[in-house]
Amino acid sequence: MVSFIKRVFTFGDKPADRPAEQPVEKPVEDQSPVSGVVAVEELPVTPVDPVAPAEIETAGGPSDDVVGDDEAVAVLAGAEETSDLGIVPLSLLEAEAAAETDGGVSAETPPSALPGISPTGGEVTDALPPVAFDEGAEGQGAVAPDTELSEGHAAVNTTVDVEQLVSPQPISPPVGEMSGRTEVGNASADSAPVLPKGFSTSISEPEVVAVVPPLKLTWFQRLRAGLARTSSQLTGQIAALFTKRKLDDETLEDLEDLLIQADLGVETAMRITGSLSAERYGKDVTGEDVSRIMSAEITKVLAPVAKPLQLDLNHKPHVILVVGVNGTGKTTTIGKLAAKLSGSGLKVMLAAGDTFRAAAIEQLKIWADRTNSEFIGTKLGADAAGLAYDAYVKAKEKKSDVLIIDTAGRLQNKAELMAELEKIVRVLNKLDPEAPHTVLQTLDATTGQNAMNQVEIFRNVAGVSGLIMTKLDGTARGGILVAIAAKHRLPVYFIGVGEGIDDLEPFEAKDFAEAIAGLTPAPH
Ligand SMILES: Nc1nc2c(ncn2[C@@H]2O[C@H](COP(=O)(O)OP(=O)(O)OP(=O)(O)O)[C@@H](O)[C@H]2O)c(=O)[nH]1
Repeated sequence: MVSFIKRVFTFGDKPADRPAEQPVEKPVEDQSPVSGVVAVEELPVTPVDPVAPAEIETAGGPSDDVVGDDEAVAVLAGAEETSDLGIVPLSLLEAEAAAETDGGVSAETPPSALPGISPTGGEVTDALPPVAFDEGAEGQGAVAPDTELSEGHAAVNTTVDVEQLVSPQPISPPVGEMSGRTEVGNASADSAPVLPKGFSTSISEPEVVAVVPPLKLTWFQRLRAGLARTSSQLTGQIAALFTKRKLDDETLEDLEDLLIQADLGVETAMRITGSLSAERYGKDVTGEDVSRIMSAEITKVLAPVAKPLQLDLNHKPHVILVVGVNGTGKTTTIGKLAAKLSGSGLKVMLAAGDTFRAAAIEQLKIWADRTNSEFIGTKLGADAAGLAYDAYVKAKEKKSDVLIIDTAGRLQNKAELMAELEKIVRVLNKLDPEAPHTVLQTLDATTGQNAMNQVEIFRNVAGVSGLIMTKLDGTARGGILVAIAAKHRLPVYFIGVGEGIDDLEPFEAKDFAEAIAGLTPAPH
């Protein structure tokens, strides 16, 4: 197990080192809810009730039918439509994917096939004690999922009944899709009536639409697609700047401005112009020259912060506190992390410490179900530190390996937020002097410079020990990660490039730098 954890959270291997994934379309029933998910909308959801109050489902570890993850082609769904904005056309990526597949290049090894993992089966354990959702909520006016508490936890008496909050409708894929064909129209040729002369009918032959199985893209292809807006904007402007111009002071200044506008930060911009000047001052320069130097300099800035998330499994549980501003992707990221951890055989518990919003509690419960993690929640408006305490005790009792605690994010209520987070940390500290062992902050790449300020604030409040940047897909502001790395020098563990369960990858400095610079990576 430890060797796998090293693999997952040390991530020494590069995606290209992984064994080939066969482009075989799997039958729908083989897709496990944990690893088979490409994107929520695409999932042929098994109609399970995701909400079973007062009951914890034990992390069962990887089930036998856990298969290699289908890479999220959905990330690229809009690529061709927006190719005029410079996004890498899907067709190009498909061609690359096909070429790699032909060449036998890699995809991920199914967790269950990895050395050191022993699936623990799917036992169901005892019911949750009252700290879980209040069973007496019926008829008390359960809160709508989007209900938010006003400042000061005014709605303390309100009880959340998750069952009432969530009533997911099982989504069955059209039969035609399951069999690889979609039939459009109801009438078949056989059932069309034979009309007398002089009449016509609008009933048409069923139109048969072939469903092309999604191509699998490598991680780098997905990363490049995600960062396409950032890189194409930047490289387009750079190419325009260096058309038939020798490198002089004025061009260097213009380039520096460009790089700063791309959120890369002054320090990195100066590194790039300095290096370019040393190499090519007075000579002709092409956009490719700049991209190459830019990639090398960005890699130098990012390499020291591209670190694996270290789990100290001497602590049971290893406590990960997740902080960040509202909507930066805390809950989604927790779900993605839980999928990786529980998929590798670790016992994971998720605690809904964002007690401000009913929807946040509900969302985390769904992620817990999807990832075979245990879940602990409390009433809307309850004390988040109290929940953290109960969660730790419960995780200890259940022998969970990892406890991940979600928190509320309210920048505008800074004082209240500070007090709440500090209290959570204090309470955990009493239970284990080293807890929380990891304080993760999620940052939304689309917010650009704002993300920089958020690190400043949360670092002081909660002692952030590492970062995860989300929403790098489709933003033109991916450069902010470089500026944050240069300024804060905090480890960046993972990056998020989509809403799907698999859209979280370990942060690799060189890959990221090459993607931003619009370079095609050398074969690994
Ligand atoms: N495109 C994209 N969307 C993401 C990513 N990560 C999260 N999201 C989406 O961002 C939105 C907010 O994510 P949440 O996980 O609810 O964020 P949160 O920080 O928990 O928000 P609060 O519960 O309001 O504090 C959701 O719609 C997510 O699906 C990502 O990497 N890419």
